[in-house]
Amino acid sequence: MEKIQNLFINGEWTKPSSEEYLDKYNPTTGELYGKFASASREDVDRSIDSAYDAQKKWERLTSVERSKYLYKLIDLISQDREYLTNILMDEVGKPRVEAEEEVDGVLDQLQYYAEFARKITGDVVEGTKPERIIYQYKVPYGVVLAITPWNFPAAMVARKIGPALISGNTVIIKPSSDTPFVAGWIVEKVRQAGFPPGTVNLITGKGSVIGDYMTSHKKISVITLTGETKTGVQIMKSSSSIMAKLILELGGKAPFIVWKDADLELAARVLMWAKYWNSGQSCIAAERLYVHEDVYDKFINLFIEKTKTLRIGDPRTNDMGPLINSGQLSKVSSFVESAVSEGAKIVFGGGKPQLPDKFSKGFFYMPTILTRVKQNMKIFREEIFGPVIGAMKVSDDFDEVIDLANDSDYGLASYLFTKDISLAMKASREIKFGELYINMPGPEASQGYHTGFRMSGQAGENSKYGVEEYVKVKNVYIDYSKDSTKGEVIPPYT
Ligand SMILES: NC(=O)C1=CN([C@@H]2O[C@H](COP(=O)(O)OP(=O)(O)OC[C@H]3O[C@@H](n4cnc5c(N)ncnc54)[C@H](OP(=O)(O)O)[C@@H]3O)[C@@H](O)[C@H]2O)C=CC1
Ligand SMILES: O=C(O)[C@H](O)CO
Repeated sequence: MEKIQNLFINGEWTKPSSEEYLDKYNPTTGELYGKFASASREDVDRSIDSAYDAQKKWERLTSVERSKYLYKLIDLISQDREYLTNILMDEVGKPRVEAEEEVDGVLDQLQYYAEFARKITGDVVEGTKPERIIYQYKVPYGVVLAITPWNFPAAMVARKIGPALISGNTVIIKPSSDTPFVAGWIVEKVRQAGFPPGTVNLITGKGSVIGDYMTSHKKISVITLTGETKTGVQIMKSSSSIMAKLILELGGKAPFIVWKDADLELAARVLMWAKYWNSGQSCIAAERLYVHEDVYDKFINLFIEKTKTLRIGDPRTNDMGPLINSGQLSKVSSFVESAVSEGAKIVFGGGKPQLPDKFSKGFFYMPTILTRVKQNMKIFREEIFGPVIGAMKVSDDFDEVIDLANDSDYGLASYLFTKDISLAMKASREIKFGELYINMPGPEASQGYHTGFRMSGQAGENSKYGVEEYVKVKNVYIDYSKDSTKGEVIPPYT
């Protein structure tokens, strides 16, 4: 039975004014999965007006009252988590284990933010005279536009609505057109949780069509995006007319460094996660492999042997599913072709896997490992976002390795495997990435600040810093003396 999903505006599911719908295909089978509303500018206006009107009342609730809605939402998602797990497997092609992990992540993040009730505090500082004082409050911005990606479509919704709502903002969610149904399911749980109408709205439709209109709308105060760097750049341009606060979590190009003293078994196991988690479609995926010359051959062979054990196919019963769409499949494939044309060598994978006929239209790509990769090759410069990694042998010069790691337009996550504490501390200081994982896998924790250097974005998400991104510090100066200007000459007001 084909799914049909409408817009969610002012507390109700509603048809798009254009009555137009877009198609969503199942990445595992390539078959039509459902149709979802293509919002018009009129629909966008209605959703933003609704959020704007609702925000005034939402802000006036106490944070404890707001948190109760989040706790109710957590309960409703928990009770029906198997359904969300299934949509994640269907819409994204995520293997079951990863889909369940993402549901855990949704619940953990919503819980983490609900617990901020009564904990977003300000300061009181002394005034310019004994009987003057300055109160510094943290107040919500207003209406938040949350633009979410397809790779973690449920977790990214939670990561944005959680801090926005607990701090008194209202939200319009614009999910990826590759995963509209995951977002829609969460919004239905928001409705069932009884959030006041307009607190959370859902607008679906192509970002390339309605994106600029939404991100330049006068009533939007904050725009939070997880997506491609070029989308972030476009949003910076379109939102400049409204000077919206931007929270941009963009592309990554994580270096994965294996030093000569590394625990190679551990490093190889972590690389299996860092490269093939979500078929490599993660902003913190390992994208550049740097291995010390002394252990290079041994580690590459160890990683190839582990990669051979990956079961690829139906996400319900395998370790790795398909890529999200045909565009991503050709993009990933082109990275391998360009690397080979520049002199790299495929030592494993490098094409579509042999699968039963029913998956022949699925967007599958083999886990692929290349050697003889050079720093200036496209495969080391641009975000692949697939189960492909190039490897480069590095010398015993750790400074050079740090320079190679930092030589990237991106600066989100990075990985280092060494037993040498002085090298680890040196990397902690000199690696210019928002995250450095030492002798361990990711992903980022709800209490960790997920942020990046350079073209990986600005501001950040999660942790107490992530909550602070949704509030503005307001300063109130009070003079409580009987005559605040007694005996005081204040030019030119004498
Ligand atoms: N760092 C990360 O976590 C992520 C990085 N990426 C990178 O982006 C590449 C493409 O993935 P994709 O999902 O298409 O990323 P996009 O950046 O295109 O999409 C992310 C979100 O932005 C929306 N969007 C697109 N264009 C605009 C616009 N002009 N104004 C407002 N919103 C817009 C999309 O809507 P719509 O789907 O309707 O276009 C989607 O909701 C990947 O190959 C990967 O390299 C992708 C996802 C996450
Ligand atoms: O956006 C992503 O890919 C997530 O932050 C990875 O955990």
